[in-house]
Amino acid sequence: MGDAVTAPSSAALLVLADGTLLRGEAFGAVGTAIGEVVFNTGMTGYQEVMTDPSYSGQLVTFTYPELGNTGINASDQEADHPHVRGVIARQTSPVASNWRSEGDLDGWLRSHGVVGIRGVDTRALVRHLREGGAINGAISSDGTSPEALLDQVRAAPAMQGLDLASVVTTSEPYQWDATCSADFDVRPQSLPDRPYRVVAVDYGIKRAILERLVAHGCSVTVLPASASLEQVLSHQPEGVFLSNGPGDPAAVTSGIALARDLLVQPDLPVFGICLGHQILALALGGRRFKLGYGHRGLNHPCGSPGQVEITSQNHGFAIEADSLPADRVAITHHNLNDGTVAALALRDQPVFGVQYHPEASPGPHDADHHFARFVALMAERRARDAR
Ligand SMILES: NC(=O)CC[C@H](N)C(=O)O
Repeated sequence: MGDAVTAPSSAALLVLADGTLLRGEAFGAVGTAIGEVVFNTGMTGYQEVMTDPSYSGQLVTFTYPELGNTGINASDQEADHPHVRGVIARQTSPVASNWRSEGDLDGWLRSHGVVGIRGVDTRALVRHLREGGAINGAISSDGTSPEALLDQVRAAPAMQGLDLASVVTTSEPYQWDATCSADFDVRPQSLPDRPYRVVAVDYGIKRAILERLVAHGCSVTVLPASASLEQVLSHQPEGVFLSNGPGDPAAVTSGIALARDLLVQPDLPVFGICLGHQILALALGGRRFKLGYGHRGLNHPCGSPGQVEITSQNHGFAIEADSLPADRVAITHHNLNDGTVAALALRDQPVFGVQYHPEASPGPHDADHHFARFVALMAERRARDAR
């Protein structure tokens, strides 16, 4: 990804590792971006998706047919800058029109060096990805030949084995005490006199998760992905949160070691979302596998007996149900589209993980109660300690 420049030509190529070549028009920055080609089916939230650190290293195909309509604003950022490596669109809007808009998508991507291609038949591309699985590819608008791009794509590392959490994590600890700034946010808030002290380990944490933790009554100290048990405990947490993040959970060895250590702390509430959920499962002796083309969208039904939540999802790996020790771990939710593990909880400890995104940014709010559940575990512990 190079510096922001205006496209000298509007041509762009999309080359997949299987030799597929699609032609389109350039938008965003001029350059070549190589990564895993995936797709997201959400009808809203392109800015949140593009800034979600879990998309680091990926070229995201949006099935929603037009991007950029509502522009870009400072409030919808999940991180300081886009993390997506490239954007694949059917069409982009020539105008950004929204009362919250502060900039346009094309200029914003250009200023952050993110390469885009538009004019692609995204429905055909998604059918191809659903049949063959997520695959490495290149978006290029700098004149590199298709043959050279194919060589570069085939030489690029596979997502399996990649530790990307250590790339996107914070370098320094920081404190977070803000809720969502939008005045139209009607989700419940419960701000206690004495907020719950939470340490969140940052493997690529989304801002909306921090905001929902605070809205449910937490005061959050965020630590880098390399945090040790001693560093976590030095903040005297009443609960520990393991964040979402990019890459292969099996490669996040420091996180798995930390989760193992946390699991032997007596009575310590631990909550993991997405990568954090996968890290918890691996620490419990579980195994992860790569999904064919992943779950990325806003309408994935997940269920527990008698209750279904429509959930926001973004993951390429999942946990093998049979690999979890059934005497210790209950699978509390399944993804109702394909039956994969969607959430787990320890039978005898205040520890649980959710594969989907209760912060719903973007997406439905059905799963917000998982934050309240984490806080309830901390409240129970406080009450026990006070006795
Ligand atoms: N959103 C996330 O935390 C993603 C987790 C992991 N990188 C996966 O693709 O499965």
